Amino acid sequence: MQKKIETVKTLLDALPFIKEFNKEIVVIKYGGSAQTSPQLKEKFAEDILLMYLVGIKPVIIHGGGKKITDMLDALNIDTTFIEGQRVTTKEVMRIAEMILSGEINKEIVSLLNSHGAKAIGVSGKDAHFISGEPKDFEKWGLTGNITEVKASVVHKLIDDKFIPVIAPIAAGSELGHPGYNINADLAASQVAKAIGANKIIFLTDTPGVLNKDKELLSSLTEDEVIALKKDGTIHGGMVPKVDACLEAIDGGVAKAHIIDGRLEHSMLLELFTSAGVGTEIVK
Ligand SMILES: Nc1ncnc2c1ncn2[C@@H]1O[C@H](COP(=O)(O)OP(=O)(O)O)[C@@H](O)[C@H]1O
Ligand SMILES: CC(=O)N[C@@H](CCC(=O)OP(=O)(O)O)C(=O)O
Repeated sequence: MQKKIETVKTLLDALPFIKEFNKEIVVIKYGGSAQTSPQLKEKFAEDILLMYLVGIKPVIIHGGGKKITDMLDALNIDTTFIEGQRVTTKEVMRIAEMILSGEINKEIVSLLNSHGAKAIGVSGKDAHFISGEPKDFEKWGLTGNITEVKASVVHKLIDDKFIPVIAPIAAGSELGHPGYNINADLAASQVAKAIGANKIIFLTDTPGVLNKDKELLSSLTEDEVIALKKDGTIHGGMVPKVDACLEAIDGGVAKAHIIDGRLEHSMLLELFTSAGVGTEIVK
């Protein structure tokens, strides 16, 4: 009996948060680094389903950088990063699209659907809903910046009770263009802004943003982020993530969090408890 009461209490504790986020759009960036063991993937699917069933509207943008690198290595194709973003030759683009849209996107969609959700997988090429342009063709090749997100496409899917699962590929404007490889963090913030999300959560493989002594920084302002980037404390893959958080909150998304995707149910802890987890980037 005591255990049953505890369960009811836990549910009641979550009530204010369920009320707060009910009917709100929450964008989840599911990083390649957080897509590790089959057990963690199952927990991810359970969390998304629970959010969905209590009335939150989840939109997932996934990465997959590590898998792209593994495949390029297996094919003996060199790959380099500049400022945390991959240099994308035509050959790399083909592999990136194959892994992102072909493998990872469908894996996440199948996982969610096998748990009873109605997930639908798309990339920015579908209905040309994300358009891109080269970031700097000489330097990065087909690595792109997003020029437009047609929010109506995502809203239609949400209105029809689908969970959109988005691969970070943008369409090019010319006929037969291979498209652009978009850093998934930046794709997530652009989509979140365009669709009027209330919150964006980045799931990655660290407890959040860490300081030089590897301690968690639970909250960071824009000025603090700038200083930590300048002194190299924030580097590599964390750079596009903090930039994406700043972009999202500047664009009207109320909350931006970087949390540990290796921690079971970290998304539920962040959404439904007052303690929260990870790092919140604030204005
Ligand atoms: N200050 C920092 N705090 C935490 N992680 C950092 C920091 N600076 C750089 N990183 C690196 O950023 C990585 C997360 O970025 P990335 O590997 O691109 O993940 P994802 O696949 O989730 O996008 C961490 O594993 C860590 O190596
Ligand atoms: C331009 C660029 O860097 N694109 C990324 C897209 C995937 C990604 O961002 O994956 P994670 O979120 O797992 O890092 C890449 O090619 O790796």
